[in-house]
Amino acid sequence: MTLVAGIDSSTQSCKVVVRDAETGALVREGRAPHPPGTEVHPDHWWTALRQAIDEAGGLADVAALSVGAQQHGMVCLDEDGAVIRDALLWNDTRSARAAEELVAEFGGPQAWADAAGSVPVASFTVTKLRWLAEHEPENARRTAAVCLPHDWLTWRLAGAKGLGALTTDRGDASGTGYWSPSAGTYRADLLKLALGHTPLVPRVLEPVGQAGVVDSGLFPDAASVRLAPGTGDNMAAALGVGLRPGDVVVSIGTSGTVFACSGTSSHDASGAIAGFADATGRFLPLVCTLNAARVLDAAAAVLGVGVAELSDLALQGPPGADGLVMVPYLEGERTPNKPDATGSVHGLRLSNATPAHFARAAVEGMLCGLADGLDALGVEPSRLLFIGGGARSEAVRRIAPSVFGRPVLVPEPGEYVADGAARQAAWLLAGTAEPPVWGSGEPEAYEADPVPGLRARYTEAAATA
Ligand SMILES: Nc1ncnc2c1ncn2[C@@H]1O[C@H](COP(=O)(O)OP(=O)(O)O)[C@@H](O)[C@H]1O
Ligand SMILES: O=C(CO)[C@@H](O)[C@H](O)COP(=O)(O)O
Repeated sequence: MTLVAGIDSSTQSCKVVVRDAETGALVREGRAPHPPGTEVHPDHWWTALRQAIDEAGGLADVAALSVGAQQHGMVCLDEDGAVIRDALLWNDTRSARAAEELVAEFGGPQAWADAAGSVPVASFTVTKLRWLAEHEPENARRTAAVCLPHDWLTWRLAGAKGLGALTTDRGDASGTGYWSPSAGTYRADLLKLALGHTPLVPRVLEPVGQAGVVDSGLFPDAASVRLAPGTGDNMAAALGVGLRPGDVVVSIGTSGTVFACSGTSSHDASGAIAGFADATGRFLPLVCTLNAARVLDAAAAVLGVGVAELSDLALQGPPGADGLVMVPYLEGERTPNKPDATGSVHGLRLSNATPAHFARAAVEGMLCGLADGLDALGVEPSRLLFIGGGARSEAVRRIAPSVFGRPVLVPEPGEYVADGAARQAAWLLAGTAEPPVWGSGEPEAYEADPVPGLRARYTEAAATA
């Protein structure tokens, strides 16, 4: 049996799966936590990656490996390849003002959507570079290369052999704000506009390109493990879930994302849709919220319960929570672009001031933000698939169809980002035109009646944030 490994270095943790390259059968897995916070030294990702690989039984019998990771994070390297400062993550909103400046300086939202596929908000790497230039000019000056979490981890796995060895892929490059998904080229002018000079950026590999081999000095028992290009976590999830034309995926992880595959690039000047590329040579229009699974974590903490009890409580609460509405902008928000917003609770009365109503309002509020994302995406889904840690919640599964007003499908709980990375590694071995087809179980279907007035009440409450 030929084995491949897939890695998901996401916001909260690192997960590793080892799968049979031919059938996709899961052989073993491991995970390790990441530190909290919106700026993290990349060494923590490396430590967690090594721990998760060890927990997954090592790489000795693995033929190829691929890294999927959280998108957008700014990793600045000096000319010797040393990390200059903690990476600013996708959910760090300090560059919100820098984003506004850049949008204005380059001619407005349509100009950005045309040039880079997306209108940059604080999440995008390009805005973090502008923040660096303004607030830490010495660090900006020393920045000889800039790369993303998956680029850096792949480079480290290959032995960090000089800045010229840095690689990336179309999917992750499309989240920088200085790479054009439609042209397939970097925009050095945008990079310079943000940072003041043009640092080295990773070479963009073809979807079945090879990033190198795992360094045998780091993993002495793992001789010549081939490294696939890797990609951003959402692009990896698309591969992992086997995204088909017409499908829409809702991923409830630290971020909430709503995405579909497309044969054409998107250029949304409203800024709601990020016009990403995918990991197969196509495109991945995506709407992202900053507040997803951790809204459930926070609501559970307020109520002094765990996420399982929160789910039970939410299912005891009446649909619509008798008018109690939670706007869950706990980390500010990205879509809509309200980086300074805070969360709020509306419609509180004596009659709905119960833990069950509060739990229900938290689940419904989080889902309303994602349902707005589906509306913004403008796709009528043939299948609406829910994945990510938050989709493990029974309340989320059962309440989602009543918020989205359509049936919801939930594939068997799993690590779809790591699975997608593993599938990319198997693709590298196969060298075929399309990724290998792996079997998958039937998703579970959930249906529920829409709740009258729920979305409208949420829209009204969210408008005040
Ligand atoms: N059964 C569950 N119910 C609700 N939330 C859950 C459940 N299982 C995991 N989660 C939440 O999912 C989140 C992690 O999801 P994950 O998709 O791994 O995130 P990320 O990839 O962003 O690190 C955590 O906030 C965790 O609390
Ligand atoms: O910023 C985005 C997408 O544009 C996020 O989806 C990040 O890629 C983080 O993902 P998770 O850690 O939530 O999976």
